[in-house]
Amino acid sequence: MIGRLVIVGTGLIGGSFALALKAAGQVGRVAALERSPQALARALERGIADEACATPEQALRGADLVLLAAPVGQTGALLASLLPHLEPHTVVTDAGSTKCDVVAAARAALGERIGQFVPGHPIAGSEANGPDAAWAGLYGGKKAVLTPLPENDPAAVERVAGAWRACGALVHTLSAGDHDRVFAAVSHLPHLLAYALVDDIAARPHAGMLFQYAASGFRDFTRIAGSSPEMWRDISLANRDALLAELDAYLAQLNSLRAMLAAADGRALETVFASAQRARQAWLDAIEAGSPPLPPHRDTE
Ligand SMILES: NC(=O)c1ccc[n+]([C@@H]2O[C@H](COP(=O)([O-])OP(=O)(O)OC[C@H]3O[C@@H](n4cnc5c(N)ncnc54)[C@H](O)[C@@H]3O)[C@@H](O)[C@H]2O)c1
Ligand SMILES: O=C(O)C(=O)C[C@]1(C(=O)O)C=C[C@@H](O)C=C1
Repeated sequence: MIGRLVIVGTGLIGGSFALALKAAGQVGRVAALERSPQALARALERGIADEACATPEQALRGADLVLLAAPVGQTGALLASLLPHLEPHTVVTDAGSTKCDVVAAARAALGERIGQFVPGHPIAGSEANGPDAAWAGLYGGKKAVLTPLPENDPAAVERVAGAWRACGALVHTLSAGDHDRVFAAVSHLPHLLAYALVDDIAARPHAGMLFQYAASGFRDFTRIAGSSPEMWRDISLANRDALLAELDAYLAQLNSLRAMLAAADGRALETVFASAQRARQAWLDAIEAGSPPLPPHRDTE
């Protein structure tokens, strides 16, 4: 049970966390720190937050748990603004889609108080953003990855893990490095590709005609290009090295497919397509079966 929860950024992710904990009866009072007055007003109207705070000082008084749910590029500045008001018992966590940059920013901002910061990332979301997109069921049956630090007290990690479990999530543990390499491949690269395709089509002289006939295949492939540009700018830059490596691997795959196509090598194309189809089906089956958490481990470096 969390007596006082502070949500910094009451959009899809922060708002859904507050609503899920409220629905589970696991939170007393939710205080909000929000950059946008419109978002703050909607968060109050929707019952995401009980209290709008004008300053970190007001928000942090008596706080048990703080969730940072703003774009990852703001992590350092936000933590620096919280630090002077951070009470000894308060645990701070985040929902950022990248972890190495978040940990580095947290270390720089919090210094010797770093043990109070437990990095996290819910593996659930959508292309919709803002408080109106938030809902209590977002995390049900989904994973929440924690990348705990050597300085974290196990009780602090458990406070964060317990909150995600109360939201219905399955808690996994990864090192920050493993986290960023994995999500570069299966989340950050697909977003870059979707934005690239839509931008490319939109720039063609006959874009209107192309969009007129684009149907469900195009819709499925590009759904995530409807996501927040600010958020994805921050994620792309924060995980730049891993994302560049994934982009290079993908370009090599595209070049290989291009060569097969140029050679009219139908057998080679079908082999790649069949292998991808099998891998996708196995992934869907595993998701439905509920994949178990990996054993916890930390970076060795
Ligand atoms: N959208 C997803 O699918 C998803 C999934 C998992 C994690 N995340 C991560 O969660 C975080 C939030 O994403 P979201 O989808 O909820 O975005 P969102 O746009 O719905 O919400 C972010 C909110 O943060 C507010 N904000 C921005 N800067 C702020 C600041 N300095 N102080 C206070 N409030 C501020 C914005 O006004 C907005 O209301 C991001 O770090 C993102 O990487 C997103
Ligand atoms: O469903 C979507 O729209 C998402 O993009 C969710 C998604 C992803 O699967 O890539 C996006 C970013 C995250 O950090 C976690 C989840």
